[in-house]
Amino acid sequence: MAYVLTYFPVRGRAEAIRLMLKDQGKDWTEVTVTRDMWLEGTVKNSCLFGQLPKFEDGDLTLYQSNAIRRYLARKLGIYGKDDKEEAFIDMMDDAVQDLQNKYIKLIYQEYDTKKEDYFKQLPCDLARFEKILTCNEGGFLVGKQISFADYALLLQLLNHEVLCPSALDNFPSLQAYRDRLSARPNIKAYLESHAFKNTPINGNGKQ
Ligand SMILES: N[C@@H](CCC(=O)N[C@@H](CS(=O)(=O)O)C(=O)NCC(=O)O)C(=O)O
Repeated sequence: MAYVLTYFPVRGRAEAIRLMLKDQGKDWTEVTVTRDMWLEGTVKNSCLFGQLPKFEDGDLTLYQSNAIRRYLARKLGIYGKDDKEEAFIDMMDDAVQDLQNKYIKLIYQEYDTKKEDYFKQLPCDLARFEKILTCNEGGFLVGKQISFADYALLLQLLNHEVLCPSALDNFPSLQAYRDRLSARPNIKAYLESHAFKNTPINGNGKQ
């Protein structure tokens, strides 16, 4: 196993990959691309879609963070126990990506103009995950085992609590979910690590 993750020195779209690997006890080599390296153009031009993250597993090279996460989920056995759970996990992950994309738009395009509007809408979005987690006694988004979608949701919860510290105040199931996943030994160690604590959430310094 020679995993290599190439990305910028931020959480961004790569953090759900890092968290999954850490929780699953897998190591990887992190190749960090600085802003100057990126603007020089050689690395960007070498990327299939001109963007990062890039993930390598031996002679396999993947781009697209969601494809990378699904590839690893299949390899690590965290993609549900059958076709039905797999489909539900895909559905949940797509919903988490919807939330992440709204967050990214706010951070990079609307931080100074639409933050209040975002805060008004956020409880509506979080309430949907609150209901899902309240109804699923397994303790995860789907079934009784963690899946790649759970790492993505946990990160969204953590990132949104930085943006809006009271974000989860009215959502006990989300708070319990956040605490339960964050207490998993490998995740706990990672969240307390220098690497996690000192990596900016986003590339523009806003959070
Ligand atoms: N759909 C892609 C989007 C990747 C993407 O937008 N990457 C950004 C960085 S980030 O949004 O993930 O932080 C990038 O490479 N930006 C540099 C560029 O587009 O030149 C994915 O999920 O991997």
